[in-house]
Amino acid sequence: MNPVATLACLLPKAELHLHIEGTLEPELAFRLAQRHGVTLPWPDVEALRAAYNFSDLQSFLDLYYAGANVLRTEADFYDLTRAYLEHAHADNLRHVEIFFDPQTHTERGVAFEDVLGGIRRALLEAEREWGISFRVIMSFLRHLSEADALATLDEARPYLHRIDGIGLDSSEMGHPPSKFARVFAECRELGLPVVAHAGEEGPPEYIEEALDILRVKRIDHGVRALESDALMTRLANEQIPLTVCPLSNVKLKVYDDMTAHGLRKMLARDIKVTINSDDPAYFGGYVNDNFIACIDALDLTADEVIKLARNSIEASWLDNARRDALLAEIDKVVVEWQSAGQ
Ligand code: HPA
Ligand SMILES: [Zn+2]
Repeated sequence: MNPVATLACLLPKAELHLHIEGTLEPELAFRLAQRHGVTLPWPDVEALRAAYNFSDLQSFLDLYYAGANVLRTEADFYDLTRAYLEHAHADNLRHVEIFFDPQTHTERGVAFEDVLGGIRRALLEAEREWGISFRVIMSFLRHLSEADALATLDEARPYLHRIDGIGLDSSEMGHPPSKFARVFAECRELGLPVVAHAGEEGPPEYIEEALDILRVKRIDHGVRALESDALMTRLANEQIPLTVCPLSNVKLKVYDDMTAHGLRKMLARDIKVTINSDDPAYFGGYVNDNFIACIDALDLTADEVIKLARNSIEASWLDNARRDALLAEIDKVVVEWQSAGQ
């Protein structure tokens, strides 16, 4: 393997942009369908995997919501999250901040308690077993109304001590951040940190709205900032982290191929970018796969890869003590890698 790719795989890292529903591998989807006596609209695993051929965000979301239909019980959410954390552990992730979409499940009659309970049971287990720390981010679906988001926040009130922050995802075009101004204000008043998907398919103005109206401190995706020099300068000056998802961007045709990806240009402008997997079961890989794809296509240097790993820790919501400990672990791995002859 390219020595820079080896380094990327060895480095301790955090993942900050991961939809737990997007970690549903076809094999598990069929196992859960069988568990519940449900028939999926595909004959087998191969046929489902072959359907992962997307033209844009919406074509993916249609499949993603269809797949989520097999997630019904606390045990299903536990199994889903446990399977993701096995990949996280194998990729040397030491901290994860994961989204869940309650509206996708409560609309189908699944209890909020079962969704959050199953996810957290697996996270607590991985923290004990592998030392992976975590945060859980409740995400509102932006294709639904703000009134729906406010109702979801009300439903979440008994569980807010187990929810670490708020996000905004689903179909971006036509659903600007400003649509959710009131519900985000209420979340901020509750003391919850807020993030939002912006500038994945939507224009740079959506990123500005997320910053100025929703007052997010971190942007999910944000790659269309590259179209506005003024916004690029602002993101660098304010050190606003962007949780970039390279394989996702290529799969959803934000870029024609990985060589066209803007990640390296953003690093060169001193923007605090991180590498994440988004929906790894659908987009062809987990965090290390994303690093390797970028290293191969963009010829990232060892220094750039180290910077990306450090950014993932610095952009997280970890307390200072653990943040410093993980940054020190990165330094240690770099020294070992260098003394091994690189
Ligand atoms: O990449 C994404 N964008 C918007 N919504 C989503 N929900 C899951 N993945 C995504
Ligand atoms: Zn996403």
